[in-house]
Amino acid sequence: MSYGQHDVLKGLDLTVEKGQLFVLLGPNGAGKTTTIEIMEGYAKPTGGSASVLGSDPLTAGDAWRDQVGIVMQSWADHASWRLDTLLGDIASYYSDPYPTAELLELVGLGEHRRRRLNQLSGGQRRRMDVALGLVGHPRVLFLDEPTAGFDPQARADFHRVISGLKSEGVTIVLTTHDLQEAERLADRIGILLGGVIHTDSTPAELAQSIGQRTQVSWTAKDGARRTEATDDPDTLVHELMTSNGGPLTGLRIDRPSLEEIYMDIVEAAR
Ligand SMILES: Nc1ncnc2c1ncn2[C@@H]1O[C@H](COP(=O)(O)OP(=O)(O)OP(=O)(O)O)[C@@H](O)[C@H]1O
Repeated sequence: MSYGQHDVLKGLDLTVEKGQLFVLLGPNGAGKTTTIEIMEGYAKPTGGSASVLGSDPLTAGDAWRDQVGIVMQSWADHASWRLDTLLGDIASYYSDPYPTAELLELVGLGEHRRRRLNQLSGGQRRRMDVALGLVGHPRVLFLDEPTAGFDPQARADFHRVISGLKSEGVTIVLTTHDLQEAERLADRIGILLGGVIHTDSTPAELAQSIGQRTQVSWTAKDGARRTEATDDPDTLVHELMTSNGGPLTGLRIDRPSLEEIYMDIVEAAR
């Protein structure tokens, strides 16, 4: 995918399985939005192809749009519309929409339903963006930085909504700069660097791939602190407890954080 002379994506290869939550990470300008826009049918790739729910997003029709939810970086239209009116209007384009009142409650905007879009704070507006993406009960959901500007409560509410959608089998592609959020939600994480998916793996595989091991520490019977590094903390803790004949005192398990792993990968690719 190029814009003029600028090659943004260079043979990016990405598959997201049904029911998966795929988190796309990468520095500013890496091409995350561009990738999502190609999958949504909003950008025409200069090479290669995309298939979503078995159709080319560029030519897919209304039946396809009915199944796809999109949360873009910002919804600028209809600024003077009231929330319930706007949501109800958009809902009417879908065959099986969420009831407006229920959806506004779900995203924490129930009490503001009669406000106008341009009377909302930045974070409330983002909640409305999420509602607009969900309104059609999508089977596939694209979320481009959905939690930018969310306060911790809104973020936790959003994570609950996403977990609910996951349990309904919705396939989700999400971009974020919040690595804790990625760690919490992702089935798979792709890191976009230099125009390709540099890494595509589960959070646990990601840690192993760069040799970051989990540190298990405990207080031994002689009172000294002991630490062991392992790729398999579950088995190690089981073995230690068996040889100890019971629970370990002061047990601590430190898994490498996604933040450390991500920074390592991005630094190494520079
Ligand atoms: N319409 C456009 N015309 C020209 N260049 C563009 C256009 N849209 C995006 N780009 C360029 O493509 C590159 C990738 O942009 P994109 O928005 O996909 O990145 P991103 O990974 O989503 O970044 P961020 O994390 O900052 O949102 C950037 O260098 C950007 O300047």
